[in-house]
Amino acid sequence: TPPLNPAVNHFQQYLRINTAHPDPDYTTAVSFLNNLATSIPNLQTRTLHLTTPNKPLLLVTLPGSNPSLPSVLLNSHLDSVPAEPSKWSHPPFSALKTPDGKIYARGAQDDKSIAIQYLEAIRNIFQQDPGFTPVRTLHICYVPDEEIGGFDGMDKFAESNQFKEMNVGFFLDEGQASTNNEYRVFYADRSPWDLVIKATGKPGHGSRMYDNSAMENLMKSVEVVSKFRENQFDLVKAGVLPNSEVISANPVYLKAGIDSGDGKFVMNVQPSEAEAGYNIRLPPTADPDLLKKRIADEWAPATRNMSYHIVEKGPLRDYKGRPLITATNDSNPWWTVFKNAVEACGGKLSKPEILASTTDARYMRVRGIPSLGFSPMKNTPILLHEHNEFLKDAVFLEGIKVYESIIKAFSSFEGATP
Ligand code: MET
Ligand SMILES: [Zn+2]
Ligand SMILES: [Zn+2]
Repeated sequence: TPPLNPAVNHFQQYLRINTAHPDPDYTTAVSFLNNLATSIPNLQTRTLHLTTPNKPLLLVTLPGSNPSLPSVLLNSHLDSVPAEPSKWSHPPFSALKTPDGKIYARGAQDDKSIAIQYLEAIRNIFQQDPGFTPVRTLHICYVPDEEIGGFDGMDKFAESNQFKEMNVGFFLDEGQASTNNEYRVFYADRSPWDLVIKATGKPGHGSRMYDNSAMENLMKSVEVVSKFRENQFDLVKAGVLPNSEVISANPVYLKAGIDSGDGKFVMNVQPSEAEAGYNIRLPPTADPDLLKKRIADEWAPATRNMSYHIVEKGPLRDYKGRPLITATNDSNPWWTVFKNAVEACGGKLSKPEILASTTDARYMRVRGIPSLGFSPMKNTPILLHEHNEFLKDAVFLEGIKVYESIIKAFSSFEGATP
């Protein structure tokens, strides 16, 4: 058997801590990361409790010699989406490594890899150059609840005095794997809305034909939404727009029928209520008012006894009403530092993209803090939220080298920032 690589071993140990919803073990995760961080010279740590005791947030700090410069904050969320063990080829919290180096675990890509890579990169920087002196302060935060909206996590943290005192000038968050040899980088997210559409109508005998039953009205809606979805998807299929620049409206649940008490449904009554749930994602350029009007007029018209409820999960515009976008050109000095750092270690970046999903970066962009999404995983299938999520050890280790370059560059960067 090959010798254990300590960094890979730390990654596997972290993956074995089950922080999947609905019952994430944040306490064990934070204590593990805290121990790992304090094993590295020059790092200071603090644990914050911004809500309940079982939702800690870990802050790691690499102090710079010039504390008057705005700091850089790297983020990794502690939580994961649930896994269905019976559908996996290896148990999702085993972090089993196959002979070709694939490490299987929920969170391997999203986003426990970067959590460990940040720390191992700092460890390597000081091992290679014990005299390395950061000028600009760099922080890492490990936050709870990203996967359920970040309300008790990054949203709360961003409002805290501790955060204000950190004077964050630039934020680096998770990105996504790329299937080719280039790293992907994201300058905006799509914003999530949870949409519930409800229909009510007269109940009736299962044999009767009549208009405006709840089921009929809901099914008409489902068809209309499906048509909208198809039109958006056609733009993607025709290559007009990338997936992340259209509005997606995906059905996530259907609820109707009368429970007959034995886990089955009453079959000879047409129900008086029916409902459908949709996960909507809006690109930063979309007009939210236009979509709301479409929902009210076409998807859930009151004239057909329909109602709807939208939960907007986080901000869509900043305080000046501008979309939450970070500049990826020379006007943004942070972008230049980032790009040069990735290229300095031999990495190639593909054209900056909007992320199809959503991250905690929106809570920074809404405060005007430039933010990029980046997870150095290339030549890797995109498996976040899927069965059999894995990351190859060699890809993980190469990512550490990329962060060494990024962290050195940001902590040495003394230039002016807007
Ligand atoms: C509900 S906020 C978004 C959480 C998660 N990162 C997603 O994109 O689905
Ligand atoms: Zn994530
Ligand atoms: Zn996720």
